[in-house]
Amino acid sequence: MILLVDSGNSRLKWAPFNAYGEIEARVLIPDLDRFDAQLTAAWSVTDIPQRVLVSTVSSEKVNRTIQTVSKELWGIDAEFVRSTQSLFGVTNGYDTPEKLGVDRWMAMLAAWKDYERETIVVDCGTAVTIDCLNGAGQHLGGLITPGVQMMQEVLGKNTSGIELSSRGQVGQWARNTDDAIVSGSVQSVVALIERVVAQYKHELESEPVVVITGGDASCLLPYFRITIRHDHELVLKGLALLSTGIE
Ligand SMILES: Nc1ncnc2c1ncn2[C@@H]1O[C@H](COP(=O)(O)OP(=O)(O)OP(=O)(O)O)[C@@H](O)[C@H]1O
Ligand SMILES: CC(C)(CO)[C@@H](O)C(=O)NCCC(=O)O
Ligand SMILES: [K+]
Repeated sequence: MILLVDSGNSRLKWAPFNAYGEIEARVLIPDLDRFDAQLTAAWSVTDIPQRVLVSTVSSEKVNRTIQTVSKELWGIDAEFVRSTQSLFGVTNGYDTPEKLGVDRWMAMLAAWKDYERETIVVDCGTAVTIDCLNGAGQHLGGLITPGVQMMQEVLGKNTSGIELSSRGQVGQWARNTDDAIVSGSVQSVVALIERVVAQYKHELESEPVVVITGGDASCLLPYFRITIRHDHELVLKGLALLSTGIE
């Protein structure tokens, strides 16, 4: 078994991967004061892996703990994957390919494997990223913007008149603060995605597959006017692909 690990900015997900069967992810929210104990407890109950394959956009501290726990529990050096120039038919569009977030790279590799055609890959996590692939697997580039929760937090932090709550509902014409904040942040992300899709169609004169992943995907889905596919585990799927080593 290979342990696949997706370490994001707010959550850590992992899944045992055998060549057969679905990817079933487990999640924890790192508590930095006791992350070592937390991860040790969580990983103690998984089967012993042969390899630990990690996609991380987390802090050095988190990465070091992942390495330490893997070593202590199983005597295994965790392998931290990196963004590269090209892999599995996808060409990285960044000027400096290794600077592209490896979570974005994993998600694109997984999406290309699934569709092998014009695709827009959206990851709605702590940050939102939108990456475009043309029909030849060339990454055209992408966008980064704050995630829904981060937008709300920034509003709370930088204004005197806004108290955050978790009660807001999305609506077109919000008539109270809670609803206005949630409506603004959710619709900002949805509208941006729809704009990128519209621009893509216009410039490439083709209809891309649009696939969305990440912690906020489910709560955004109801608000799209375009067809959009939901894939819960695109980053882990990219790692699974990489673990096969077959290009
Ligand atoms: N149970 C949950 N715990 C925390 N956040 C959740 C949960 N369910 C949904 N979310 C939402 O998920 C978002 C975080 O997404 P995700 O877990 O994909 O982020 P992440 O792991 O930090 O990824 P990345 O750093 O790659 O963006 C938050 O904006 C939050 O609103
Ligand atoms: C943009 C995030 C935070 C999304 O998780 C991550 O992919 C990252 O840290 N990327 C590095 C910067 C870049 O992709 O240009
Ligand atoms: K940062």
